[in-house]
Amino acid sequence: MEAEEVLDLQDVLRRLAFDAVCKVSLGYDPCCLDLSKPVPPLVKAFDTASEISAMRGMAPMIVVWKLKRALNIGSEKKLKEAIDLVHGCVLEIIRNKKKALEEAKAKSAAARGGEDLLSRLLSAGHDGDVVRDMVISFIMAGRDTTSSAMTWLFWLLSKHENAEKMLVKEVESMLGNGRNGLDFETLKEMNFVKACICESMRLYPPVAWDSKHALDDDVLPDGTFVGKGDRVTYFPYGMGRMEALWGKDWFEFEPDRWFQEPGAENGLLKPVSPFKFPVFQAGPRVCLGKEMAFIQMKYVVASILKKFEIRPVNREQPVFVPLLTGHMAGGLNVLVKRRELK
Ligand code: HEM
Repeated sequence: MEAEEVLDLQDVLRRLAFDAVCKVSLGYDPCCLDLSKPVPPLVKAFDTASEISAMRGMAPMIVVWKLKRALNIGSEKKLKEAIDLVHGCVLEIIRNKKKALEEAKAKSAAARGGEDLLSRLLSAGHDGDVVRDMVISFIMAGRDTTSSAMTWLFWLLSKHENAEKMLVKEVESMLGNGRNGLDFETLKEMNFVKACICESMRLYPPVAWDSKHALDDDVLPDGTFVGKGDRVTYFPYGMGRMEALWGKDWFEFEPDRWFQEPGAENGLLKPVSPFKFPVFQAGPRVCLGKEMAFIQMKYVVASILKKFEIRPVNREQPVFVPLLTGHMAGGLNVLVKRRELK
């Protein structure tokens, strides 16, 4: 990319995250990043299904969508069609994968399947709808979350040039240390990049709110009674903006707050309880992809910023839309310019 170019960074990051999560879970690359190809029907169906499901969660009257579902009309008809398409595409991929695994086994009894989740599930003897549903939930969980976090981070860094300079400095100093590029060990040590990602997710959590229904009567640790069937919601977006949890400067983008000794070079990160910062949930149902998400986000953010300057075209505060996954209304149009090397 030689000249300055405008692109919707949110869209590019979403395409990248979808390709990455499909590669990890199915061992299949839908090539969404390749703009010369049409968007695969599987991707469109995932979008439709998540949008309509999110609307269900926000509907003031559950009875309306239940009635539409019973009559198979309107949005519920569209949802059913989208789910059928996702199921069909994923089952086709599973069939092909099984065939490939059997062929590899026939050639050599010692042959191992691929490294993707699907190969591992099939090799471990799982099958049928269970495998289909496991890989679909993995894709749903991993697709728009990382792209949402990174979109808001790029926006915040454009407003906090000092933080961006420090982030680029960390990446350059790590790479200048005779390291083997952005490998796993190097990425693990990028504490300032991680602090920026956490700080961005504190203000704009990809999962802004989440609910559970009680299977039985229960009592919360603070003594609040929860009846069978009650819906309990936790709200990371609100918690990330509470003065009682983050102090008087909660509204500031301040990566330093994640360090044990703010301002120290190559400092250590502070352990922060997931019950204070529940962007990945907390307790037994904590996000299974958390570590993978951090590695992926560090890699993408470091790779982009070491080469390019990203400047939003519009400097007005974007609107946060808290659907199933929070995103930026209208996308993030940015100018991309090659970074001057020092
Ligand atoms: C910034 C990125 C991410 C955030 C903020 C995030 C957040 C969350 C949250 C809040 C939950 C709990 C949902 C619930 O309780 O209903 C969850 C669950 C889950 N996440 Fe993530 N996630 C991220 C990335 C990923 C990635 C990249 C993957 C995998 C590729 C992934 C896989 C999962 C899975 C499998 C679960 C279900 C765990 C269970 O139900 O036991 N996540 N995630």
